Amino acid sequence: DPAQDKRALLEFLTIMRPTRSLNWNESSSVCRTWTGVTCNQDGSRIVAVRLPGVGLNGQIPPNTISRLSALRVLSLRSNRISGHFPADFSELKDLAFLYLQYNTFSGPLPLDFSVWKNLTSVNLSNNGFNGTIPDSLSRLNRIMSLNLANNSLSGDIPDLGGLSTLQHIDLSNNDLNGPIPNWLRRFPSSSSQGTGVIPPGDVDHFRPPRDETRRKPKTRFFGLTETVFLLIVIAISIVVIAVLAFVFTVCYVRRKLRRGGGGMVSDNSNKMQKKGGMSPEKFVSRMEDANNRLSFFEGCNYSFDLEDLLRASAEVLGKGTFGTTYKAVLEDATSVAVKRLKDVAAGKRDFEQQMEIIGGIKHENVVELKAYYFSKDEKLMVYDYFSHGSVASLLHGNRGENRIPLDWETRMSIAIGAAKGIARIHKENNGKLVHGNIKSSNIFLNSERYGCVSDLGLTAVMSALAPPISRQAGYRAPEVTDTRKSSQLSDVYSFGVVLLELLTGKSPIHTTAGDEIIHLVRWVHSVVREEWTAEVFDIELLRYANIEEEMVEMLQIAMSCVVKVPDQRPKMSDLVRLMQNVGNRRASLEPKPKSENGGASETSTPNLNFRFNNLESYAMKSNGRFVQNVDVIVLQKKHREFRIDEKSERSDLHGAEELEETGFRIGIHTDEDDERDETDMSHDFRLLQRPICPLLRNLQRRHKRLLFFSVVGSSRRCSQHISRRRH
Ligand SMILES: Nc1ncnc2c1ncn2[C@@H]1O[C@H](COP(=O)(O)OP(=O)(O)OP(=O)(O)O)[C@@H](O)[C@H]1O
Repeated sequence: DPAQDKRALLEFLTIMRPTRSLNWNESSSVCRTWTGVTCNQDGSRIVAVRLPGVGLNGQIPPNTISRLSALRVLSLRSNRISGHFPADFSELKDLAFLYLQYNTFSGPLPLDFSVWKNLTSVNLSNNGFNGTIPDSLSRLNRIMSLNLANNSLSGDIPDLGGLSTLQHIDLSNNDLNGPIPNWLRRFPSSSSQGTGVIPPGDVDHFRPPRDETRRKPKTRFFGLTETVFLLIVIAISIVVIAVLAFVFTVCYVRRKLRRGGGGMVSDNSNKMQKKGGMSPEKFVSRMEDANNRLSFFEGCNYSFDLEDLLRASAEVLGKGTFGTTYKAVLEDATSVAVKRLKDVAAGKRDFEQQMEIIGGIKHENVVELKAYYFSKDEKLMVYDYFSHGSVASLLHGNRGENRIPLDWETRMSIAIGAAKGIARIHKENNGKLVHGNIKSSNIFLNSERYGCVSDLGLTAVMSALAPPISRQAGYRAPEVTDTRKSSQLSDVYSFGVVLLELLTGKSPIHTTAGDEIIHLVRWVHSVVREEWTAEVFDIELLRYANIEEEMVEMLQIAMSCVVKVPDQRPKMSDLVRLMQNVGNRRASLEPKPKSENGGASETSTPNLNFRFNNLESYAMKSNGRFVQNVDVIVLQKKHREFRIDEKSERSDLHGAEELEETGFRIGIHTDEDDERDETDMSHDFRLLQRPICPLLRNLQRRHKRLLFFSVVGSSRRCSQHISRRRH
């Protein structure tokens, strides 16, 4: 912890006595737990303090905040801070974002702004600052936004025309003199829309001074006499008032109509929002009745309030089952994802209870809920924003030339991470919490590029499960479609679909060129059942060497998740173990390849068991079809006797009498009544790896249709002997 910085903040807190209690205390970690405080990466310094609307009172004590010499962001907006602009803020040399608006500061602005070379955004509006606007502002070479509106500043406007970075400026409602300088005319109100540090509107105008009597008008304005000038002003005012009245009436009527329609957001407004982002005015109007605050979770470093959120520029990310998600960019350039829920059935208490459960989950593979909001008309959930997009967009988005394919390593990490996250969720609430909406658009990549799941636990607070929109239908377990009730086992099914998506690169429901609708689970089943060919795997994966076995193992895992009968699906925690074994085995193989006659390592044993057993059960489940479709049978007999037989010797086979005469494939067959335990079987299985490789190679030479994944269960070394073949 940065001890010095911490002490400075504690001193600040003791004197300022905020009315909203902050969880700052000596014993807790400032970087990890203190509300509104952000540290740098190595935790050695505090770089941001954001305390908007926490009820800070009185003057900022000297030598407190100013000791945070690494500070980049300072937001003390919407408090009751009084006194002069703190002179010692000049010590904050790195300051880039300064927000002191909506306080009761008075006195002059600092004379020398040039001490803050990195200053990017300054908002000192809505205070009682007086005196002139300092010329030194013109030396802020990085300034992008300057808001000094609603103060009592007087005198001329300095020449800020040389500030090429300046994008927003608001000097309105001051006692400034003189004509609007030319450089200021390059700020049309439209230029601020949607880019968001300062809300649109009022950017390029001077409003009339608040106190006309304080102003000493000059006798000539733009060369006109005072009377003519006044007449023009009155005429313009009448026109402006008429326009405002018209706009107001239109808005009022539209709002009425919308309310009459019964829905919280009408289709029309949705369309509009989709095109142009969330309409801030509408959003605000729905909040009017609610003076509730955003509820932040313990340890959350954000400290913006509802008002900040409403003022942020917003962009629709997408409309999902439970509502619409926006990207909101706050005044300090922090981006958050805000989910606006629709059709919440739960009352305030139940909703809050569920949010507390969700927000209480802190796990590297679960997207943390940072805050929520509940009012009669509006329910919001706030998350970190993931700039790289979801797994869905990484897999299916940008199929053009610039596409960066998702490599196998990353797909494995996504799968393992997401499984861990879901397993963690399933432990919550006495092991009863259900995610309820697992799909690739709800999985993101965490900082280690592992999967991280979002959007959990909402089914419990929503009105009856919505009819699936087609995107979601492909993930729903069959029993959920029938009963409209999700469970942990239906989560496993949905996760299996995500695995299939990662393996095939195909969406759960997609159309072929001939407009035929393909259901991914059914398609994979049919390919595997009828051909067992490499066609199933994403073509992008074929460029990576030596991953066939892993792909097949993952395919088997995925298929075990999407079986129809819920009870036959594995548990999430088992899936984590199985998939880790797939990855671990590779990790243990890659640095030190095993000798030809060496056995599998300890870590690989359970994995071999799994694959072996899974193949066996697959053969049985499909009524021996797997066995029938092979050319070479690895025959396992009791008491560790093994034979590798070509189809000519099929009389030795148990249960495969119908072996077809065409095609050559390889399979594994075990005696059904073999009751040896798994350890024995894996041991045996290792033995049979040795002779199989050269045999496969020979077979491949002779029979062109030999397919690589028929080598399931053989050792990795076989891939050196057998090249991949596709139909
Ligand atoms: N925290 C986030 N960061 C970045 N993008 C996000 C975030 N949360 C959601 N999104 C994206 O926003 C879009 C809409 O998300 P939303 O969760 O509302 O719908 P969905 O995932 O398509 O469906 P559902 O509501 O069923 O989960 C999706 O593309 C999603 O990937």
